[in-house]
Amino acid sequence: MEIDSVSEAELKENGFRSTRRTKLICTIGPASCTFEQLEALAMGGMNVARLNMCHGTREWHREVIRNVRKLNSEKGFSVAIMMDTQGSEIHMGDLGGASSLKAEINQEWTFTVRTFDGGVLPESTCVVNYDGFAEDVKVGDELVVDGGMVRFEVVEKFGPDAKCKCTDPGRLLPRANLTIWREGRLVRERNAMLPTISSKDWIDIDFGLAEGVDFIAISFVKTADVIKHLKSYITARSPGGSTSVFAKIESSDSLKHLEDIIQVADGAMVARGDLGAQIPLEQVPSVQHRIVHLCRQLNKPVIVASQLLESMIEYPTPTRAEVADISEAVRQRGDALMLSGESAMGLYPEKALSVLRTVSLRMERWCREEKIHQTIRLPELSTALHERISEQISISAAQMANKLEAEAIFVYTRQGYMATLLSRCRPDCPIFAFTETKSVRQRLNLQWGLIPFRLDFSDDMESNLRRTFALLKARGMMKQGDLIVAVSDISTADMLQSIQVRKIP
Ligand SMILES: Nc1ncnc2c1ncn2[C@@H]1O[C@H](COP(=O)(O)OP(=O)(O)OP(=O)(O)O)[C@@H](O)[C@H]1O
Ligand SMILES: CC(=O)C(=O)O
Ligand SMILES: [K+]
Ligand SMILES: [Mg+2]
Repeated sequence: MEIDSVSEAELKENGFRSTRRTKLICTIGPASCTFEQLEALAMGGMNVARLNMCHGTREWHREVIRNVRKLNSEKGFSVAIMMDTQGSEIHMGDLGGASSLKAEINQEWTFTVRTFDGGVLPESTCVVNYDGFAEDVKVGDELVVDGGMVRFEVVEKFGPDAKCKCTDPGRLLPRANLTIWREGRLVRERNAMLPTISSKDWIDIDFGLAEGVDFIAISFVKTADVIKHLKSYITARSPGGSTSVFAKIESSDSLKHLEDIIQVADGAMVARGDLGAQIPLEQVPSVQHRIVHLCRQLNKPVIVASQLLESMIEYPTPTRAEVADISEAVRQRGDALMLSGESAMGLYPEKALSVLRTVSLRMERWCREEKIHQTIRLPELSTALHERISEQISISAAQMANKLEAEAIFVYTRQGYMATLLSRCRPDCPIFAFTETKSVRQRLNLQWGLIPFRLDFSDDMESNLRRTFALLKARGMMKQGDLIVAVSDISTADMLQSIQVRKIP
């Protein structure tokens, strides 16, 4: 039986009830890419490592993937890997090698589609990746960098250049996203025509599939079609492969097709960074709530991402407001929280992760103690009898476990579906998900409340249970008399689908 050492230690130390249910994702960058740094993050509770293909070379990313795999095989972790595509929305170039540049108030800057020999840029110049930029932009337009971190006003057009004046000063980061606003409205005519998956993205996707990444997150999804297309591409490319596709909700277009997109995707991400650049900032919290809620109803895992601990890029403690923001995402019962710059290039990746962990734990406990979880209506997902039975069994198992105050729910699952159904019910106790393959185990590691184990099944359910009890007892993770609720979606000769309530012998 395989379980990671951190989950095992947490279970032993704090007891089942207080294990963390909210999963944690870290974006890997220069501040977190060595084997030792990755190990420290895994020890700190990282469930998924995210690779942003906007940055770094494929060789760099390959090295990180190898390190994570090595960590998993040598130290028993099940850290999953998520690859995040660049997408083709307008963004700036890489600042001629500088890690950031300061734009001062009223300073004049040039935004241009020129390329520069050797990548050396003249002073106060930004390259824009989009050839139509010089045609599209108009005098008087506002250029918004990174959702408002810096703003410029276009004062003059001059060939391929737009001369701009900085109206909101701040720090420019390499490859930052850029939006054009005219008379208070986002200019989207041409953006809407840009492909969601660019040629570079396709090559990156091939790379990700070859490396066997667990998740591919698609940036700036606009409609459900692109997700469907990618899913059939993946099936054709790697038959039997198990790469899941996550739709990043960050384009204003995606909000018009939210339900269709989430329905066809394997999960979603509330990518608040770019989303906040495309819709007014004050709308982001309600959109977040809506996406988290919808994902739960449709049984899709959901990630809340961006600026959770932005101040910790530079400082060792979070702001009160950041702690409140994390707590709210935990209270909404999203599956996972994600660090971006905090872990990729900040000064305190481990500290930031530790804040996510402790704040999540505290809020989860409070929700349980105060019994504040709203009962949300969970609509039926399927019309097929076998799946309807699985849904009803999961709902009943979760209810029974809550009423009986069981220590844990055990689920024996081949593809993980039954485990996701249980996670969707957000029961009070943790869910031990036993599965046969490494890839399913890694995939389940992103979902709320699931503690995935790898176990070789036998055909006889009773012997699976007895073996699990013995193994968990031997490792000091369970003791005689502990009450558990067990369900299974592995069809065996002796049992179709059932719920059992057992005391550990
Ligand atoms: N692989 C990498 N190499 C170098 N720097 C990186 C890498 N990944 C991230 N960074 C740095 O961390 C910052 C935040 O990274 P992140 O990937 O979260 O950006 P983001 O803007 O939130 O995501 P997206 O580009 O998908 O909208 C980046 O601006 C970049 O400076
Ligand atoms: C994560 C991401 O892509 C964003 O917040 O924009
Ligand atoms: K990206
Ligand atoms: Mg983004």
